[in-house]
Amino acid sequence: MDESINTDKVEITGETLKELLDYLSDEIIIFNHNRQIIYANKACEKNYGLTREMLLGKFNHDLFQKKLWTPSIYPEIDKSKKPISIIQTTNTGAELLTSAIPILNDQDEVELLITTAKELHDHKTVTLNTNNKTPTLEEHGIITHSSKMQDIIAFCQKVAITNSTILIQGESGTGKGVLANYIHQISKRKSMPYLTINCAAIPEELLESELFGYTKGAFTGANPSGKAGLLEMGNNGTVFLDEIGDLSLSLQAKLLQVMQDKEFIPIGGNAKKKVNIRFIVATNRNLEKLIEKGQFREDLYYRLNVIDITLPPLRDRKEDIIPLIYHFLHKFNEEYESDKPISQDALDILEWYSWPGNIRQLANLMEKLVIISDTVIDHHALPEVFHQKKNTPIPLNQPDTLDDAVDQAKQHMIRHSFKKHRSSRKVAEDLKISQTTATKLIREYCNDLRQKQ
Ligand SMILES: Nc1ncnc2c1ncn2[C@@H]1O[C@H](COP(=O)(O)OP(=O)(O)OP(=O)(O)O)[C@@H](O)[C@H]1O
Repeated sequence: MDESINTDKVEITGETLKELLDYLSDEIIIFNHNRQIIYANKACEKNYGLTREMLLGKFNHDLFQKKLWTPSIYPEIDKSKKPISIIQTTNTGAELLTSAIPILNDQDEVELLITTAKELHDHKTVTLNTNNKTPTLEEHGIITHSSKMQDIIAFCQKVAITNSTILIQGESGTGKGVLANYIHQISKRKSMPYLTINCAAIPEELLESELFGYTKGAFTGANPSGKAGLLEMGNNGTVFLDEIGDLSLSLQAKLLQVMQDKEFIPIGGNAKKKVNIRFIVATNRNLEKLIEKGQFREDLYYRLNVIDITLPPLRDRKEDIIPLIYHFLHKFNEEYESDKPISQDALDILEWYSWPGNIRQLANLMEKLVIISDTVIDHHALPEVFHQKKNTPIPLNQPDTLDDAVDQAKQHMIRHSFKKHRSSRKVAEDLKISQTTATKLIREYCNDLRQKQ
């Protein structure tokens, strides 16, 4: 037999295999018998937003405590010692279908645990397209993990079906526009027009003609054949009036009339037009204060305030910060065709920042970071203002429960003491607790600081 024909035997070295595994879109993590990560492929980076170097050597329980994933797969594995699959949610908000295969030693102990995880989101998109299911919140452009926002979403789902006027209040950039759009999209009017206008961005005369339209020859410079206004074009749909607090008193009077009578007269016209419109209005100004100052009509306020929603600022729903960071990281990485992860250092700073510009500020920052960072986005890339904040005491959330308040105070004290002493023994002495408790709390609250030691 000719030896030279026997060429289809391909040697796959360990290095080649590792490279191949990095091409997989599913994540692979291998834990040793100490439950320490000894291998992680590249796909892990997008699920946790950490480089694999940051994952290697870490213990399962530390990462679980840091909420990198939930629930943990080990309790089930310890019980059954058999391959299992569960659904896990990661710190980035990714939903994973994780399968774990235990490799047992002679004593029937788990020697290695090989886990593979597939992002469930892909499946969702597929089923959505084929089964025509209701779009998810994410598909409506709303990312949220906080219970405060989830309560608001549940409330919106209840009121969306009615025709009542909705007033959305909240600081600039908290998502009032996004929420108004969501309410329309889940309402019975969703196939009808959704029109928006920013009352602060347009001069008064122009705003009036934009809203009410005008008839033929109404004023010089106007379209000679007249123009339909938003109220006419939005008939049977929803009109979103943003920055309603900036509406002039005369337009406030006209708007009130449309809301009461459900009819209006275009500028220069004399015939009334009937309209059926659902109004959603928003403002970042305090309308009650404007009423006191005589700048906002009280009667209009009561008319608008049938259903009132207040969006909390981002600093009061901290659970949303990390998922939003990853959402925008993913979005801008795709947009700029890059694959830059973010370091834990940077995440820690961003999580404790007060975000005066709310989600808009966060989105803009993430876009900038994706553009300017060379590889990993780390704390050096953050603008000066983020570093200043880091040295000030942790801005605490307004806690909702006593447990939350205690938890926040504990976290604050432990971090403060650990930064100063850098040892669990000294923290224990400082705070008059046992060293075991100190170690446990340092692990829980100061992992980022420990890594920098
Ligand atoms: N929950 C959310 N998930 C993802 N993106 C969001 C969310 N809320 C807001 N955004 C994004 O943040 C930015 C600001 O949102 P939006 O314009 O709705 O805020 P706003 O409160 O209406 O601001 P303003 O008062 O300045 O008009 C937008 O780019 C929007 O897509």
